[in-house]
Amino acid sequence: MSSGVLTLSPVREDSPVSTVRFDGNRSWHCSQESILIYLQAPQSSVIPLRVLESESIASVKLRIHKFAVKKPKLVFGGRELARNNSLLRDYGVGDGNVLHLVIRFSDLRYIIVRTVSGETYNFKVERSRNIGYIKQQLAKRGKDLSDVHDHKIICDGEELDDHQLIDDLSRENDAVIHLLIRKCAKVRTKPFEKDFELSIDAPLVKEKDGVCDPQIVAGTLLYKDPWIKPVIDDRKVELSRVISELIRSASSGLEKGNLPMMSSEGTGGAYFMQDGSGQKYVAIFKPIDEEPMAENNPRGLPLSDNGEGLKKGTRVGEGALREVAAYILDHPISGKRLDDEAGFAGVPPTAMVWCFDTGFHNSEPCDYVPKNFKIGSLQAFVENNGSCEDMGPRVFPVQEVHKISVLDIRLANADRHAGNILIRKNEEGEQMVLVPIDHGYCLPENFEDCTFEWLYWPQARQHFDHRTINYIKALDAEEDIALLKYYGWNLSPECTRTLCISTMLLKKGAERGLTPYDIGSIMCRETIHKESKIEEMIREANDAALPGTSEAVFLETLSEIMDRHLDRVKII
Ligand SMILES: Nc1ncnc2c1ncn2[C@@H]1O[C@H](COP(=O)(O)OP(=O)(O)OP(=O)(O)O)[C@@H](O)[C@H]1O
Repeated sequence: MSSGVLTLSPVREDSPVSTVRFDGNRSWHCSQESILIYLQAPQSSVIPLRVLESESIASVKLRIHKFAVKKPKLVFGGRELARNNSLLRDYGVGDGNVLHLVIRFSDLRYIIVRTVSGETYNFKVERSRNIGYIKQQLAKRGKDLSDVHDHKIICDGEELDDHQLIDDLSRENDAVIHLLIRKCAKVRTKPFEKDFELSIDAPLVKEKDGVCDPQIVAGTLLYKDPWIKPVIDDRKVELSRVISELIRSASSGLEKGNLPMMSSEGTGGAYFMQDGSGQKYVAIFKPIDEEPMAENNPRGLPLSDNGEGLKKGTRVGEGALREVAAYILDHPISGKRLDDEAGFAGVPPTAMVWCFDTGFHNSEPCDYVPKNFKIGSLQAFVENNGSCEDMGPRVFPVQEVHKISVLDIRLANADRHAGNILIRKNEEGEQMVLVPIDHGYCLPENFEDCTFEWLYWPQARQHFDHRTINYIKALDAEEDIALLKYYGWNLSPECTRTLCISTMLLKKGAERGLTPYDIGSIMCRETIHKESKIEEMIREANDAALPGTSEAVFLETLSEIMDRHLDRVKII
């Protein structure tokens, strides 16, 4: 076998078209399939990148990683390129296509440029950019700054070279750069979020007009009504204590002027909400109009052209409903939830709320959200030590992995990657607890995009214990549908079918002693274009059904097909 080495080298710093060399004893025969794609990041210039159509998504992400972008996410044609083993051509990416690059805001640095004449220029810039790039941006924005050669940028009294990277400056917290344009001017860079403090000179609180009539008193925004209110259609629905307390504490944070902080991670707008003391995060708020491909998405994703979300069978604007549904359906081990009781999988308490708009992302007026308000999911903040992305899976307790597998199978989750499982210690600080978050893509209309990261973890090949098997036995899809209806979500026929089928599969699989891996493998596609076993079974049941067949008969037919299939699955 040849031992070829693939080498990438950026051609130009600001236009990183990569050339590909193959240093081996085989001639490189793929040059004809090399294509040029364009990466579009929010508030950034387009980055051309030469790739192979046969290149894996993982390999493309690795190249992007070289431009100092950590954990990049790619979106093409309204779909997230989530399967790392799939190829660019599997997703239909061809020459000249534009891919949207979703980068973490912490890969961006805030640069605040002040001139001596008092003008201020704000930039969000990738770490990989250099001072020369800042100058170019200034030249575009400032009418007296058109000749970049006149600019001198000085940091801590030292003039910076045009090639100096922002990333290098960021290592020093609170670095101050002086920008000289004939006369001195100041640039203050303050890196963003966790590792850096953000300095904003503009007033934080915008005065609103209209129904809310807030008053600003000594820097605090006062408001007559609660700042956050539950969205409840039906007055009969009583809020549990845990949800009431969640809403109350996040609301009191806003009332005290502790503004929401946008998360650096994720594809949608997700905001950390503080309590009244301003010392603690208590909730995460995700507004529906900031979901991926919605009007006000802050990550630069384009609008969905057919209303479908980033994952097949989901809808833009329904992510918050799905988040809430995952909490409602995460029944405790005892069955019915009694107030504060945690669910079997431990989905953090989540509710649909109205939130007074205190500086969320609003670029477009949005007809389904009233002026001055945002609607979205409010989820309890979980103190954590990172996510499952940060460590190897072997250390995760088996039961913790199994509880998440049960939730994901039931809800046909289309977005279970390791970053969506937080890790924390139990109260005694002894045991590792996994906390599932981010359920905006559960209960899709079909099974096409189901992906479960835990499928590749060793715990998934172990059998469920008795406690879990008894929990699964007690599940009832009909009751779940009724429960969601009670809380205001009338599932569509397609999503109802998904819930019935996945619950049926979980129950039948567990009854036969199948492992989470066995059952999960039936639900997930091996490759993007190859139907999963469950999709094949559904197709067979559809083919067998006569026109006008009722849903009940369809499910009976599917049940028989499933029995036949599962009886053939080898029990290890
Ligand atoms: N309940 C929670 N407690 C603590 N942190 C949370 C919680 N929910 C979300 N986060 C954090 O907020 C950030 C953004 O959340 P999340 O990943 O759910 O957003 P998203 O836009 O829906 O993401 P994705 O792109 O994975 O679909 C992440 O860093 C996540 O760890």
